[in-house]
Amino acid sequence: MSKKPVRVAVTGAAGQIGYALLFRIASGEMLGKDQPVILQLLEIPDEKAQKALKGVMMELEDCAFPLLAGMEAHGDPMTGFKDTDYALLVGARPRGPGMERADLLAANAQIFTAQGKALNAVASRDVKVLVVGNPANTNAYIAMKSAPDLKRENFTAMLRLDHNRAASQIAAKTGKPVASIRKLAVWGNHSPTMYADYRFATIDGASVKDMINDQVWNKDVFLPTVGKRGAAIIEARGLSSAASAANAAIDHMRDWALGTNGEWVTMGVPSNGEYGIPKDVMFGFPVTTEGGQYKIVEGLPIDEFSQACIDKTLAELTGEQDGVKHLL
Ligand SMILES: NC(=O)c1ccc[n+]([C@@H]2O[C@H](COP(=O)([O-])OP(=O)(O)OC[C@H]3O[C@@H](n4cnc5c(N)ncnc54)[C@H](O)[C@@H]3O)[C@@H](O)[C@H]2O)c1
Ligand SMILES: O=C(O)C[C@H](O)C(=O)O
Repeated sequence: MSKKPVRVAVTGAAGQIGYALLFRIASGEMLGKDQPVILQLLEIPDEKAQKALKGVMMELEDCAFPLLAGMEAHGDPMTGFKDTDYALLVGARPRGPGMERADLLAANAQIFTAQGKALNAVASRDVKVLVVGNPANTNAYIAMKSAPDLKRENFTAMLRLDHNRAASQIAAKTGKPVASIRKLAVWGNHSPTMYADYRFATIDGASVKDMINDQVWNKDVFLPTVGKRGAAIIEARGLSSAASAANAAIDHMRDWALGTNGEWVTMGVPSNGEYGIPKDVMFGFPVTTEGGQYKIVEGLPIDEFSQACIDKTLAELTGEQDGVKHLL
């Protein structure tokens, strides 16, 4: 018997990540080739954005995806998130000319407060939320804090792009297939301060750290390459990453919904105090997932270098969080 359709809300649906994301969700790459979906697409209530969204919907229609059981266009999160089971919050306010970081945080605080409140009011009580729009961790924190009736663990931020970037750099360095890498972790904020950590990683059972055996490469090449990859793509393309970001969003949601069979992936999730990260800070952690739940991998040893990296990204995140507290 065919499955009951689930509702998937996507904000910023007419943007460039939206364009790389929606067709893959509708084709079953995110929730499985047997799972029908109803897309609830949200854009700003602006004539041009809504018109562009209509165009994307025409293209979705023209794909005749067997799993696409319905789609709706919305300009208001209170209708756009109604009964939604999955919410991918992609739309965000980009940094404009002369805009300081505090202005950017404040503009996004408004968006993610409203969206968190709407999720709280109308979404499924088990809605799984992924925030992609930057600053992703802090936006996810704001949405979580604005939705007190929903489970805090159902709000997550996207660190998967950093994780995938780190995996590809390690594959290139070791000459091994990317699919053979296990137990990689990215700690902290989706920003250049994130700490991609291959100390526990293995390839065919062998230690990646021993294989590479080069702390100078780790510190001076690997970490800056992964941390500054977003900026390098903007510099090369004139636009921020879109297809790889959409791909990471698919990976994040798929693994959360369908499980990782014991493999580690990275998700930005609210801390419960693990590794000394204060409660509620939306932090990148290694996790495993099963039955629609994630579990932070605990008990990993943190050496001096790693602790300094974690402290740095945590300081940035708590600074962002403190900067929006008065708005919540
Ligand atoms: N976490 C990550 O790894 C990662 C990676 C790449 C990009 N991003 C971020 O993702 C976001 C989207 O990137 P993009 O390239 O698609 O941008 P884009 O400008 O092409 O599209 C964003 C869309 O969001 C819409 N939007 C803005 N505010 C909205 C709101 N309140 N409700 C609904 N829609 C809204 C805009 O109208 C626009 O169509 C940016 O913030 C970008 O920095 C995050
Ligand atoms: O949009 C950006 O600033 C960069 C993006 O978050 C990325 O990591 O590619």
